[in-house]
Amino acid sequence: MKITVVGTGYVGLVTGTCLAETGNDVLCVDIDKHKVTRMQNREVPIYEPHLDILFERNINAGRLKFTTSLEEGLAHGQIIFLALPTPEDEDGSADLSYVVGVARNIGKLMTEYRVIVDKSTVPVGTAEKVTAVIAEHATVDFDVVSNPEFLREGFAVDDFMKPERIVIGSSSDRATELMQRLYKPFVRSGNPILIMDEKSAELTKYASNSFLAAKITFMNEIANFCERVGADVDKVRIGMGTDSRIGKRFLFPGIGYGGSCFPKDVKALHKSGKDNNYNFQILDAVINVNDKQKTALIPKLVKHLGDDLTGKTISIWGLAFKPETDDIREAPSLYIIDELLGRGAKISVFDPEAMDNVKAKLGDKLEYADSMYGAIANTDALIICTEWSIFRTPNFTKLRENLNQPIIFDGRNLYDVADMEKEGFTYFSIGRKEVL
Ligand SMILES: NC(=O)c1ccc[n+]([C@@H]2O[C@H](COP(=O)([O-])OP(=O)(O)OC[C@H]3O[C@@H](n4cnc5c(N)ncnc54)[C@H](O)[C@@H]3O)[C@@H](O)[C@H]2O)c1
Ligand SMILES: O=c1ccn([C@@H]2O[C@H](COP(=O)(O)OP(=O)(O)O[C@H]3O[C@H](CO)[C@@H](O)[C@H](O)[C@H]3O)[C@@H](O)[C@H]2O)c(=O)[nH]1
Repeated sequence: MKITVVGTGYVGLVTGTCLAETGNDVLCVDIDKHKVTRMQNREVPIYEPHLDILFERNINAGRLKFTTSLEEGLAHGQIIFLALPTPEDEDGSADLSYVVGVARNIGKLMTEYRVIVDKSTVPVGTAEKVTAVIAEHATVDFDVVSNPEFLREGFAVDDFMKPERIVIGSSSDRATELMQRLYKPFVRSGNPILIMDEKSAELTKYASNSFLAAKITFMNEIANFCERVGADVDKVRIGMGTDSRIGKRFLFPGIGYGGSCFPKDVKALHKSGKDNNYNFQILDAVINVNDKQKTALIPKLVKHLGDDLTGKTISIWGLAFKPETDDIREAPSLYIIDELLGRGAKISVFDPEAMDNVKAKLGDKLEYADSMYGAIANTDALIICTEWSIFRTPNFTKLRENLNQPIIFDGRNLYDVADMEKEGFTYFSIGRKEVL
């Protein structure tokens, strides 16, 4: 099939590349000229494991092309995916200006039947809105479908190629049939394609993300309470997770959820509730608890090193909002950095993939080390913000030798408390005993 994907970020580029992988002829459109030139020169503009191999293979096969022209995109694909940003607006709602803006141009440029697919995460009622905007100018038939994306950064290719479910919200038989044909190769394992109305599809996405954010937040509160009463959250987590009704996944406490999705999506659902006279009390709590959790290590650090950190250097391992990505959107590390700079500390950082993105944002406010051990040299304490695999089994002797004092604040509970006691570290983590 001929497919167009508008927006080539984490979702659009993965969608376009994976659809090309199953034999479709894909044209990707992006407004960012520099990005399009890089992709035309066979450069993957983001870090996403395994994407490079598929990207290269499909460009070579002539199935994956790039342009800045929406007009060209509309002439090409029978199905037009919108994988555009829906960032948080000032009032917490999802900013639909990118989606609506492109929809308006689609209405003007469309010359034959097209299926317009909302792949972006958009509030309930957006398919209706997009339909109305396109209809203002359209002179030909079209359908708007809601097809939310559930991929995770770091696992995006795998999640797209083998999705646990595909949700299609559509009231048009013609569009539904085309979408089912397109996705058939991706559900050979028997995972379902769920067909529903547009509004239910739109809400399924927000409900899923908000539920997962609430699950994490619940565990973070249990962890905070563990610290008060002397329980160990790791033991509680395992005890809870073995109940199949609860499940083992997404129960890891830490310094809060971040990223380009959970923070904005929870807020957008909350705002959607407000707009419809519904007060999502549970989401209120999730937002507030998570905001605090991002800097949960700071009171521990201040208690140990003092409130004024002038003359002290703190090292940080991990800047990305989670491992296996270079994405720093809403990363807890940035909130911690802000607190430390505010208290006068110098900061030395290391992340395997996210250093360039942080450099672009914070410039010379930080020192950027070229290795994990380089980052800790002559620093007064180490903070761990992201659980990259390389941080999981460090050389503790090297750690002790490099740090001015052997102090670690671990925001991701990477090490056993007993091991840290044996290794002679002062060790603070989340929801577990302090080692002093
Ligand atoms: N990142 C994820 O893991 C993920 C997963 C599921 C759903 N989503 C949702 O998917 C959507 C896209 O997210 P993302 O992370 O891929 O965003 P992103 O910011 O990485 O990429 C968006 C792309 O759209 C391009 N763009 C902006 N305006 C444009 C226009 N007028 N015409 C063409 N291109 C334009 C930008 O240049 C950029 O390349 C959001 O709604 C997000 O909530 C994201
Ligand atoms: O037990 C856990 C699991 C995750 N997190 C944090 O939660 C955030 C989100 O993690 P994850 O869900 O793995 O990453 P995303 O790539 O943001 O993916 C989420 O957001 C996407 C965008 O909507 C959805 O498509 C995915 O299904 C959804 O998992 C990160 O900060 C993690 O550190 C925890 O603190 N504890």
